[in-house]
Amino acid sequence: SMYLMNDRFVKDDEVTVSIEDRGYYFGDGVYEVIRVYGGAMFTAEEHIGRLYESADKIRIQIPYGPEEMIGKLARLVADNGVKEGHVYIQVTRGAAPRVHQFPGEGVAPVITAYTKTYPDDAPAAEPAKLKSVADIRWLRCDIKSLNLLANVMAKQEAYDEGCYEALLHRDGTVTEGSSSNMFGVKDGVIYTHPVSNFILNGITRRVIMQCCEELGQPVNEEPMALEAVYSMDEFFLSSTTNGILPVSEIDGRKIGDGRPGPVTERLMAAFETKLPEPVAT
Ligand SMILES: Cc1ncc(COP(=O)(O)O)c(CN[C@@H]2CONC2=O)c1O
Repeated sequence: SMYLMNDRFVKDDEVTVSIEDRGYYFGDGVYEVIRVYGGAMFTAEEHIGRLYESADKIRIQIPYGPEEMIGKLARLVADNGVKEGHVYIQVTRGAAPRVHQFPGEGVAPVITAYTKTYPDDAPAAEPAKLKSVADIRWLRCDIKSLNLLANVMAKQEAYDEGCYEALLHRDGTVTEGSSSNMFGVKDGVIYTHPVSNFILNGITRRVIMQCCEELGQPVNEEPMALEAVYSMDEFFLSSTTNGILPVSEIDGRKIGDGRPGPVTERLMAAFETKLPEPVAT
């Protein structure tokens, strides 16, 4: 496969990252994951727009523009022949001797990207089990940064209990998952945390909100109390890699009858209509 290294496409054996890369020892960088359906990137503009927003928020200047970035990723997808998969891209503040303050002007950000192709026979995702976990992250969860240790620890806490994702809650209200946004449905109304510094403004979440608008599906962008999730009629999560994933159980307690509910299914069908046309090869 090919990899993107700054503005060059390199083979597997040429891809190297400096031991002094600030992404390596500080997590000092930002990233995006862009899904590929039928060889076409999905919502690439939104993802790359957010990448530049995240970079701006931590004062990293990416050395070329969003259009050029998207063009390079499209080429990577084509060169690697990706049909169903995703592109991972990250930008760090660059390689320099380890000091906390920013490196001097002469140090350029380091951009790396690679693609992943999903196995053909990947089984359809099972409805997910969640485990509630305290959200102990910092107060800038709107920045899609490489600082994912709290997310990693939360995800592992869920896995330790045989669950797929952590349901994060802060001060008694549900924020999001360790790598997903969270939605509850009660009496036909969808509840989800409002866009704020406490959650990532997910791209899939934005597509869902667009679908709800078109369907006339009521949405209350207000945080759910943790206690309230157990009596939701339906629950689902959203992320680039999973799209919309129904939730069957939270903390061992079944949600509804454990199967995807009518609002969730209607939304999954609407989401499908937004996917890109396959790229002819
Ligand atoms: C903390 C967090 N919240 C929400 C989301 C959902 O956002 P998107 O709809 O934009 O994907 C992600 C996605 N995390 C990426 C997406 O897939 N894998 C990841 O690590 C995330 O890491």
